[in-house]
Amino acid sequence: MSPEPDRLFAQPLPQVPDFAFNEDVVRVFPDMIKRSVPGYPTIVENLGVLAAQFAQPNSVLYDLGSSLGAVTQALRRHVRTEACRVVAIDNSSAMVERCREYLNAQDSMYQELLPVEVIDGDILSLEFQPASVVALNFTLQFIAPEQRLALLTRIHRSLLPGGALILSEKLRFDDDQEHALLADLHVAFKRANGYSELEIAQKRSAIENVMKPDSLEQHRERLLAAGFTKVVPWFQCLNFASLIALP
Ligand SMILES: Nc1ncnc2c1ncn2[C@@H]1O[C@H](C[S@+](CC[C@H]([NH3+])C(=O)[O-])CC(=O)[O-])[C@@H](O)[C@H]1O
Ligand SMILES: O=C(O)C(=O)Cc1ccccc1
Repeated sequence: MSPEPDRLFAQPLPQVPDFAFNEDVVRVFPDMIKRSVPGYPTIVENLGVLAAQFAQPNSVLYDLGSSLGAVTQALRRHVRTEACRVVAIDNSSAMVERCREYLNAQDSMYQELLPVEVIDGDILSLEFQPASVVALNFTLQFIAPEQRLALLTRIHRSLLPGGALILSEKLRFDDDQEHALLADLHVAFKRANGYSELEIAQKRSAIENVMKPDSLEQHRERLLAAGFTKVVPWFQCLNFASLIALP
């Protein structure tokens, strides 16, 4: 189960299919996300540090759109609170299967880790339990825009006082110049990580129909509309950011 380098878009494709979290993506995912998302390792590790400040006994810590469980692993490295558990959920069966293998490997290396349940399912139909931490790490951008407010409203209802939602997303910018500058710098980041112009172009066309980023202002307004009282950006690297939203 050792991860492979991402060469999924290296050869010219007659027609670039819409991006899907299938077995091909699972095989290269750790390499792909690290080389594509500026700040990803910093966000994941510090998400664990942040979560440790909000975690409460007898509550759930959710990792929504968990992919291979990088956030779940960080939660288990950092959170020392008694009687809480992690629920990771993803609707890609290929991701879930590999995620369970990685978490079993973590279990066999460390003692006294938080218990974790990995659900193969849709976060839009999840029955939330009382939660102290909810992580949406680069997942909301893949949810249909018209479903996003309802999901955040349900998350808000599940959060205990003193808990937090941590939301990481790719951003778009209303100012055309700001948008173009940060988009160009993101391309430079990918180039510096060894992606060719062809890989960058084909990946862009694969994700354009399935991943719809919002602006920081849209996120803030929607989070307030969902019932959150405070929205605090804690990290930004180029056009990728992470926010803390308080219930
Ligand atoms: N409706 C849905 N229900 C459940 N899962 C979903 C849904 N829609 C998309 N997903 C899942 O959300 C994940 C998004 S990746 C998250 C990275 C991870 N958080 C990480 O920190 O490594 C982000 C990226 O690849 O840029 C995929 O695994 C999808 O299957
Ligand atoms: O690659 C990109 O341009 C992205 O915006 C991030 C990304 C990372 C992994 C899967 C899909 C999108």
